[in-house]
Amino acid sequence: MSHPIVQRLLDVKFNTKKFLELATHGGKNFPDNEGRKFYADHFDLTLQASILYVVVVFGTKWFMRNRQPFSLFVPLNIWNFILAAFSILATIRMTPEFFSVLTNKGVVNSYCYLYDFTKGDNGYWAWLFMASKLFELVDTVFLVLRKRPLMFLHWYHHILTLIYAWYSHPNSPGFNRYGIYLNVLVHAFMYSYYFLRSMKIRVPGFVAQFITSIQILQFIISCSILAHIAFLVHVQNVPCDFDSGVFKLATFMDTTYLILFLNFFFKSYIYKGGKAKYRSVETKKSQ
Ligand SMILES: CC(C)(COP(=O)(O)OP(=O)(O)OC[C@H]1O[C@@H](n2cnc3c(N)ncnc32)[C@H](O)[C@@H]1OP(=O)(O)O)[C@@H](O)C(=O)NCCC(=O)NCCSC(=O)CC(=O)O
Repeated sequence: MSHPIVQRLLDVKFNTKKFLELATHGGKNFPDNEGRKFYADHFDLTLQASILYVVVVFGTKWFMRNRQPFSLFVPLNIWNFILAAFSILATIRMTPEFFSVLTNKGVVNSYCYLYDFTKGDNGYWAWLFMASKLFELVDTVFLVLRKRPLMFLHWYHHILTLIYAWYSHPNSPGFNRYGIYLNVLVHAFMYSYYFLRSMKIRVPGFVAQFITSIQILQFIISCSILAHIAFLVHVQNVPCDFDSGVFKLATFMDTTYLILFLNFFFKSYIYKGGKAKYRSVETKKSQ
């Protein structure tokens, strides 16, 4: 008899029919409760996928150590194009809800209360966003097969975001409106940049710097919101839509991302004049 935790990790279940039904449902009368239940029922899959991901990524990195990198020009471009298009579309579809809540309910209420964030068209796109976090793990497989540098920031971010996404959605707090909307917006820029890079199009160094800056800004906003919610809930006793487990994980996640991205910014653009790959584009252009 194996340990109950080992048994839980080996018991892989995925309701493909339900997944496809929800993923292709569209926003009209999107079944919010079924959508939340899907992630609650499949939480273990995030842990199982994360373990498999670590084994596959580091196994492939080791396997590739004495081999030539794959080019993967066509599949990587298709991949980045799909993720860029998805992020742009999701931003467009989620913009009306975000700004209507912001203007009609006010800034503080927009992160304190969920309102209809997980319902209708917005709910459908929020649900797809959570699903996309599982597929984004594929990014790293491309990195290791192409023998690009694999940063701790990258694989830590991909694992923790997936776990947070599927853990939080069944009890979605009001502040997920910001986490999700800001992230699709930032990813619209980020995957468009990755698409241009994988198309071997030269992108000026300041574009990468701009994207890292908006990534950092998104984590500063998230951390500030979480700090204010802690004050509202614990000091002023305001009944925000809020789950303590989700709140703790969000605080841990956003704080660590902020630290890692500040470190990335410093190493890429400031320390010793920044990484050569960002400098070279600008230098070549100015010559
Ligand atoms: C400007 C950035 C967006 C990307 O910076 P870099 O391009 O320098 O990243 P890097 O040093 O890891 O280099 C990775 C190399 O692989 C290429 N590449 C192409 N497609 C890719 C893809 N889908 N995912 C990851 N890398 C990809 C890049 O163009 C680059 O090639 P080349 O060297 O030829 O240019 C930066 O701000 C950033 O996020 N860096 C952290 C690395 C990372 O993995 N980020 C994504 C997950 S974090 C995230 O998503 C945060 C968030 O939620 O907002």
